[in-house]
Parts: sequence; structure tokens; C-alpha cells
Amino acid sequence: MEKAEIGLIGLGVMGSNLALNIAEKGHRIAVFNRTTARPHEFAAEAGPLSDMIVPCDSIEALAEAIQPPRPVIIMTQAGKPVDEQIALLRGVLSENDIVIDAGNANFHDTMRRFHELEGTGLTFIGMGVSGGEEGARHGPSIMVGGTEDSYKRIEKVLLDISAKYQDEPCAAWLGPNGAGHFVKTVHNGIEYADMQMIAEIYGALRDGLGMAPKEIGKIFAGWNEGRLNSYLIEITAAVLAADDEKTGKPIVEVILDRAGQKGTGKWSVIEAQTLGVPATAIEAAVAARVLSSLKDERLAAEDVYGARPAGGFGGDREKLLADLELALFAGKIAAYAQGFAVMDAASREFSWNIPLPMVAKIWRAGCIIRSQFLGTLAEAFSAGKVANLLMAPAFVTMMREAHPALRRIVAQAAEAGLPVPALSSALAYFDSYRQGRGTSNLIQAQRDFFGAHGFERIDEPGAHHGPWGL
Ligand SMILES: NC(=O)C1=CN([C@@H]2O[C@H](COP(=O)(O)OP(=O)(O)OC[C@H]3O[C@@H](n4cnc5c(N)ncnc54)[C@H](OP(=O)(O)O)[C@@H]3O)[C@@H](O)[C@H]2O)C=CC1
Ligand SMILES: O=C(CO)[C@H](O)[C@H](O)COP(=O)(O)O
Repeated sequence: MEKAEIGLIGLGVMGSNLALNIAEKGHRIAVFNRTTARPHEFAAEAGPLSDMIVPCDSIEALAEAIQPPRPVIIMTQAGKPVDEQIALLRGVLSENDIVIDAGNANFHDTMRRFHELEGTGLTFIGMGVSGGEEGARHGPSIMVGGTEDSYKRIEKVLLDISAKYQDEPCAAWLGPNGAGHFVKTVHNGIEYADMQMIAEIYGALRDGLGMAPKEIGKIFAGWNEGRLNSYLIEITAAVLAADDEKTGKPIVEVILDRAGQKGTGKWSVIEAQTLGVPATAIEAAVAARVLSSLKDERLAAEDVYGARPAGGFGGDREKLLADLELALFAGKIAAYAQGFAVMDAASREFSWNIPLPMVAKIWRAGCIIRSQFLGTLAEAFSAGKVANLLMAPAFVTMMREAHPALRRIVAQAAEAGLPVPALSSALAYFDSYRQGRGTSNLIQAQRDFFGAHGFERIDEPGAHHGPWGL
């Protein structure tokens, strides 16, 4: 039988769709799965693509089915399963073969795995894939970390299967070892912030203005035609328009207000803190998911403190809706500024040299946060390096227009008792970032007072102590 060009382990949601995508683009693929009946079922269900798929019922059969040097994609649950699959592959692969982890790995694991395979003759690639089920099937955004040489060896397949933005493939090599998975982690951190801010605006429309889901859905659909045009706004409109088959009610009304998480948002925040980069909107979004999970405690607290009175958002309705759209846009700018600052700091810390304009470019299509906004962002980064996205001339213009609306919405929400943690964190970040004279002179003095930590003066260099008279 003709040998396959590439292998894949893990025929779950992402792996099976990625395998179909690879097969459809003309690359013969060998597949293996822990539940060994699955590869045969999968190949049988693949219709006209079946001829391009080689089902394997053992890891040995997988290795045997691929033409050396073999690239093998692992698309299993992240963590221990990946280490287990690598251990199995080490027993059957040989010199120059490439092991590619395409799941949502923590980049520290990716760096460890990369170093563990050094000197074995095998090479490791950590590859972030975004786009969910549909993206994996028809074109995801692909963020690759590893040696440039190993990337070049799989580049053709990756460019073929990736999403295209105006014919430009949304796949790229972003740097050595952990760079690809780090970028995917921050992508997800930004995704958390985007989703949380959208949910906060939904809350303002639902609880502040008393609007019904379908009405809110139409507003989001309208916004999707303008500056907020993005996949997440588009699916929000679709979700709000959908009815539950069981009850006939809007589906969003029967879904519990408790969201789970798998770790990438939290990792973004941990790495931001470790690198000393403020990522307040992402932090607020992660915390909001945690708070959402405390459903019973929230109900008990509502009993104790009383529910907030309904409504609370007033004034001219058209102006208010325009403010809500602009507020979401301003929050988005701040969240992306934070995410890109985190990647920039990591790139310097780990000497990855991540091409930030390229990151923005490969996020323009295929991934969950794809948007018109990322086109503008890619142009801004390509025009020259800036300390922060908030300092890029195009974004200065946009933020000047948008931040007053964010301020009005956060103020109204606070007054009405409606939580808008990500939006208010984004505003506080912006206000702190553009405040030439802050208040940390007092923090310096306090630290010196209680711990003799010393402080800097505005009028002479060196460390000084205050007249505390202790
Ligand atoms: N779903 C999404 O939208 C996205 C997911 N990802 C990431 O892709 C990866 C796969 O996710 P997804 O496809 O959604 O997950 P699924 O749960 O759909 O599939 C998981 C796959 O992993 C296999 N697996 C689980 N545990 C083990 C183990 N201990 N040893 C070997 N194989 C194992 C399963 O095999 P079996 O059939 O035997 O159970 C199955 O093939 C994850 O890292 C996820 O975070 C990335 C981007 C988007
Ligand atoms: O990577 C993804 C999208 O880009 C996955 O869907 C991921 O699971 C999303 O994160 P979480 O489950 O924590 O919401």
C-alpha cells in the first residue's frame, strides 16, 4: 500500500477534522487512536476521502504506514496523554522524524518536551491550532514553534490546510520551542477577554435595558457589520437568535450561567504576572469565569444583599446603543494591547523573536478571535515597533474616539450595580497607562516607612529614605 505523508494520533473533535482537512488537501494520512476501533470507523465514514486515510490499530502500524522521515501530529487531550504518546512514538520512530503536538499545551511542557527529544534524532514541534471543529476541518489558524528547519519540512501541509485571508495562509513559524504554544495560549487569553466583554454588554442590554434575547441578537448582528465585525460577535448574534428545541424558549435563557475553563486563560494570566506585564482585562475575564462557577454562593449572597433593582441604564436609547458598541471596541483595544504586550515580553525573555505583525496576520482568519480589527492591528504592527498597541497612531485615533463611551458605560454599570469586570479593568488599564503622574510616590513612601526599602526622588538620583523618625 502507498505510504502516508503524515500521521496523526487522536481522532477526537479536533484530530478527526484536521485529518479530513489534510486528506482533502491531497496529503495521504495515517491515523491512530487510543480507542483502537476508532481509526477504522473514521476511515469508513470519510466518504470520498477514505482512499487518502490509512487507519492503524497500533502505534507500530502507524509508524510503518508513514513514509520516512515521518511527521506525526498528536491531537489528544493536553498534559499526560501527550507525554504517553511521545513515549510510545520514541519506541517506533527513527532519525529525522518529527513529533508535533497540536493540542493546547502549556508552553513550559512544550519546552521540556523539545529538550527531552534533543539528541534522540527526533525533533519536537509545539503547534497551536485555533478555529474549533469547523476551523480544523476547513482551515484553522496555525501557530508553530520549533526549529525553523523542522517547520520547513511540514510547511507545505500546514499552508495547504490553514485558513486563508485574501489568499494569504494563516499558518506561520513563530519561533523556537515554546513560541507557538505560547502564542496560542495568549490567543486564548484574548479570547477569554473578548468573550467576557461581549457577555458584559449582553448583561447591560438584558438587565440594564430589559431587552429580550432576540432583540439583543439583532443589535449584535448589526454591530457585526461595523468596526466590531468578528467571528465572536457573529456567533453571539446567532446564539441569541436560537431557540431551545425542548422548551421553545430562547436557548440562552435555559443555559446555566456557569462557564467552565480548560486552563489556557489562566496560563496567560500566570505568564503575564511572571513576566511583569499588566493584563488586567484577561485577568478579569478569567476571574469572572471562576466567579460564574460559584453559582450556589452567588444565589446565597443575592438572598443576603438583595437582588439589584431591574433596569438602571437610561438616557437616549440610540446614543446608549452607540456607546455600548464603542465601549466594547475600546475594551477590545485595551485587551489586545495587553495580550500583545505579554507576547512581546515573552519573546524577549525567551529570545524567541516572535514576529508580532505575523501573529496578527495569521489571526485574521481561521481562529476564534478572527476579526476585521486584526487586519487593522496587523497593519499597525507592520508600520513599525511601538511600546504598546495603545501608542500605534491608528489606535491612538480609535481610542481617543472610543474611551469616553467606555467611561460612560462603566460608570452607568457601576451606578446600576451591574458587574462589568473586564470592561472596567480595561478602562482602568487605559487610564493608568496614559496617566503621566500616578500615585506610586505614596507606595514608595509607605514601603520605605515600614520596610526601609528606600525610594527614588524626582530631583536627584539614588536611593533615599524619608524622615519617618522611627
Ligand atoms: N475543541 C476545540 O475547540 C479545540 C481543542 N483544542 C485542543 O486540542 C486537543 C484535543 O481536543 P479535542 O479534539 O477537542 O478533544 P476530544 O475530547 O474531542 O478528543 C480527545 C482525543 O484525545 C484522546 N485521548 C484522551 N486521553 C488520552 C490518553 N490518555 N491517551 C491517548 N489518547 C487520549 C481521545 O481518545 P479516545 O477516543 O480513546 O477517547 C481522543 O482521540 C486538546 O489539547 C484541546 O485543548 C485546540 C483548539 C480548539
Ligand atoms: O482553544 C480553544 C479555542 O481557541 C478551545 O476551544 C479551548 O478549549 C477554549 O478554552 P476554554 O475551554 O478554557 O474556554
